[in-house]
This record gives sequence, structure tokens and C-alpha cells, in this order.
Amino acid sequence: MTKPKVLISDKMDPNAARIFTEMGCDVDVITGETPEQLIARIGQYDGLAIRSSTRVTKEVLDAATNLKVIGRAGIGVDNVDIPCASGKGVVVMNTPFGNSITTAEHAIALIFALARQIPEANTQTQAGLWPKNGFMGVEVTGKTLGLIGAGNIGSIVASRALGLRMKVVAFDPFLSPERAVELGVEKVELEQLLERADFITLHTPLTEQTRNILSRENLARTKKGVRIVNCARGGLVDEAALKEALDSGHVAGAALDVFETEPAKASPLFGTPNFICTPHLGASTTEAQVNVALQVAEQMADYLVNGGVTNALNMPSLSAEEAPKLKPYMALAEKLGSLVGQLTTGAVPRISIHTEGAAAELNARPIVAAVLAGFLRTQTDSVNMVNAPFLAKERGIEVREVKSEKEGDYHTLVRVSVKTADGERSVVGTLFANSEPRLVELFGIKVEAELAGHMMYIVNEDAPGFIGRIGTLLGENGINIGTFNLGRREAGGEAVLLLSVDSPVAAAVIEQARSLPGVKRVMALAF
Ligand SMILES: NC(=O)c1ccc[n+]([C@@H]2O[C@H](COP(=O)([O-])OP(=O)(O)OC[C@H]3O[C@@H](n4cnc5c(N)ncnc54)[C@H](O)[C@@H]3O)[C@@H](O)[C@H]2O)c1
Ligand SMILES: O=C(O)CC[C@@H](O)C(=O)O
Repeated sequence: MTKPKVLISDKMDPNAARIFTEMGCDVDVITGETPEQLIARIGQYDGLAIRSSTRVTKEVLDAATNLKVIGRAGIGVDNVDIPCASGKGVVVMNTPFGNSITTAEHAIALIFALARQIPEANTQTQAGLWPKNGFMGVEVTGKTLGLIGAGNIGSIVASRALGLRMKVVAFDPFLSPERAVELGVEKVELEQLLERADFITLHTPLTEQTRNILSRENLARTKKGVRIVNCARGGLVDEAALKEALDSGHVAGAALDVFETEPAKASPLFGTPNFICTPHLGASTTEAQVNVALQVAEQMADYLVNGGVTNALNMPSLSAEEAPKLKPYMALAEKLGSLVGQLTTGAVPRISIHTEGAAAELNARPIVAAVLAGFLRTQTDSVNMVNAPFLAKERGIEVREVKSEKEGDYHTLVRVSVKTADGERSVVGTLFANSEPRLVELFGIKVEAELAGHMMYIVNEDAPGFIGRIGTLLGENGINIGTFNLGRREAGGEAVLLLSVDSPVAAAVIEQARSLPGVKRVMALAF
């Protein structure tokens, strides 16, 4: 088997390359390339490991014809076009916890740097000015810290601030009252936070809701003399308004680790008194960089070598232990999705996936994704487990998931139902010997068929002589029948015949089969 090939395109702790190699991947470390150089190179790689410098744009993804996974050694993935990656079936992973402590410590360091004006005091002291009277600071003890965003990093900042005897108020619409109590913070609305905080620290992602959360209007609502720290993302604070608020003295100090445009080589804020900044160093400690490098390499290699999915932003997680258990179900689900896709014409506004018995105990999301991939592959080639849910949504298909752990006739079942203009139609499958996918029901008729290779689907009136006629027709056309599966609603009623054949069935043979007496529908199928 050829080894998966990974490119590390940003400066990363060397442990990442070591782990890739140890886990069976070939790895190249090529950093500092231009976008054009990356575009020219990316086609040969299965994996791309990045930090924040590499921009994974649509152009890069268009050229990445072999790419299966992008791994971000860090948290923020705003340098990756995730919708485009999802559309192309590329898994995007990050390492959500590896640098949280480090970044929280940077925020605390900046709070102290602002409270005691350490950078400027250092500069003037080293310039020989001994400015002992020019730097009257403030204590943080007893002050109120306003936390905007109380997730991984925000909650660590809160614990450190409480240790410093600060009072912490937090604005985070997704923070539950119970969690706030657990963290020892007071959950407040943004307006209250702005009015009460002596220090404000931001720890949210940049989203449409958080962009400019410290806007000109909100900065004006803050307490006079507030000090502001942003170690999260540029764009959360209006930089022009911050400059004015610093100049007017309304804001006593501001520290930015992140900027609207990075690298920030020029900014109106540079040189402003009481403004300090660092070049996106929040995650830059030896410990954090080892953590995220090890984690990203382990996650990516696990995916490329074993199929395990951890911390993916566009696909359900799947552990290396779960992967082998789910594998036969995903094969069954994909076949059922494909069958129903091949047998359905016209719009499908809804697909329902019902798992029963042992199947209901499993993680349903990969099974659902496999059904959708099988179904959509009948309409487009560029579909896989990652992009299938997105494509289904794009096509206006509502996807329903139902689980019932009670066993019926089979110890495990997957039922796929599609809603069409003619009503709801279902196909049902099980696993024989826990591993072999079998169709057991087709549009309400009991059958038993392996869905594999080339097949023929025939609906006819149950009448003597039909099987002989179809056998003769195929024989005369040199088509060898592999398996023969029959089912019927009742004696003399509608019957279904599923044949596996050793070679594709030509359109002309399908036409001849359609003209046999009693035949209602004939289709060639392929799996
Ligand atoms: N400076 C750096 O080097 C550095 C390092 C690591 C992380 N970060 C950034 O820090 C940020 C926080 O990281 P994290 O790991 O704590 O993320 P997280 O997802 O654990 O926490 C984010 C929190 O923001 C909250 N939130 C979302 N929308 C909000 C809104 N409209 N108002 C208020 N709160 C809102 C969420 O509920 C969540 O609790 C991310 O943007 C990440 O990219 C920066
Ligand atoms: O890789 C870095 O140095 C920055 C990391 C940080 O912004 C993150 O979102 O994890």
C-alpha cells in the first residue's frame, strides 16, 4: 500500500513530522511558500498540516486533487475555506485544547502589562531615563474583569483572574447559568459588562455576531479608564474607534495580540500611548506548540491510515475503535442510499434513515452520511461522506434520523425512506454475520439480495413462465446470471426480481425485457 503523503506548510514543532513518519505517512516540511508555489505543489498530497500563515483558499483546494484532510495545529480555522473544503470532501480538523492555557496566560500577562505599563517603562528605563515618577499603575486585586466569551480559553482566564482576587463578569450567550456558577463568574448581558468592567478581555471566535463586538458605540458605553485585551481574533474590536478612545483617555489602555489585518505591519494604533501589542503570540509557548503539533499529526495520521476522525469541523468524530464496527454499516448504508437513488426519479424533499436493534446503538451520523453519499452519487460523482450532508442541504433535502433500539425480525436493521411525489418508499437492509450487507425489503416486498456489481431490477405480475422467459432472454444476449432473488406482495400479485449479472446489461436488452408479457418496470443497477 502506498503511504499517505503529508505537507507541513507552516512552522511547526518537529514532533509533528516525527509522529507522521512513525504513524506510516511520508512527510515534507516546506514552509514560507507563496500561494502560487503551494498551488503548484499541493496536488501530490493527501494531508496538509498548517498553523495560521497558510491560507487554504478555493484556488488551493481546486488544485488539491488528492487532498483528504487539512489539520490546523491550533484553534482558529479562519484561514481555511471550510465550505469549499466540505464541498470537495476534505476533512478539516483542529486541535481545540492544546494551546488554551498558553493563550489564557498571554491574556493575563497583557492585563498586568497594561496595569503597570511594563513595556513602556522597560523602554524608557533602558533608554537611561529612569522614569520612576512617570508610571503610576493600578492593582488588579478587587477589580472587575469583563470576559466576553467563556469557552475553553475564557474559562481558564476566569480561573486565573479569580486567583488574583478579581471579580469576573462574563457575557456569553451560550454560557449556562450552572456553568457560570461552576466557573465562579457572574453571567451578565453585554451592556452590564461594558458598564461594570475595569478590564475587558475577549475570547470568542470571529463570527457575524462577534465582529466589532467592541464597536465605537460599545466602546463609548464602557467605564471610563477601562483597559482592553484581545488575544482572540482581529475584527472583534473596531481599531479606528479604539485609537480615538485611547487618544481621548476614555480607554486607559489596550493590548492587542491580534489585528484585523495580519501580519499587521502598520496600524494607526502603533505609537499610541498606553497601547501595547504582540504579533499573534497567544499560542507561542514551547508547551503549546509541542501539544498542538503532536495532536494534529496524531489526528491526521489516524484519519489517513486508520479512518479515525477526531476534532473534525465538517464531519462527525469517529474513533479508531468505532471505525471497524461502523465500516460494514457504512457499506450497507451507502448501498441502500444508492439503491433508492437509482430507483427514484424526480425531486426528493426528504430522506429518513431509521436504525433498529444493534444499528441503533451506533453513532448514527456516519451511517446517515453514508446513505446520503450513496443516494447523491447517483446524481453527482463529486460526493463523499464529508460533503454529502452539505450537498443534501444545498439540494433542499430534509434529512431525518430515527432510532429504535428494540429488535424486530432482525437483530440489526437500517431502513432508508424517501419522500417523492408518489409517496414514501423504503428499502431495508441488515448485516449477515455482522459484516455482510443484505437488502431484506424493497418498497414493502420482502427479498433477500446482496447489492453488488451489475444488477437488474424487474417488477412484473407474478405468473408462471416469467422466470424462464427472462433467463432465456439474458442467455441469448450472452449475459450470465450470478444470483437470482425473488419477492412478491402476494401470490399472483406484484413481484420483484433482483438479478446480479456478470456484465453490464445493454440498453437494448433492458428494452427487450420491458416488452416481455407482464413486465411493469425494468432497470439496470450498479453498485
Ligand atoms: N491569539 C492566539 O494565538 C490564539 C490562540 C488560541 C485561540 N485563539 C482564539 O481565541 C478564541 C477563543 O478560543 P477558545 O478555544 O476559547 O474557543 P471556544 O470555542 O472554546 O470559546 C469561544 C466562546 O465564545 C462564545 N461565543 C460565541 N459567540 C459569542 C457571542 N456572540 N458573544 C459572546 N460569546 C460568544 C462561545 O459560546 C464560546 O463559549 C478563538 O477565536 C481562537 O481562534 C487565539
Ligand atoms: O498558530 C498560532 O500561532 C496561532 C494560533 C491561534 O490563533 C489559534 O487559533 O489556535
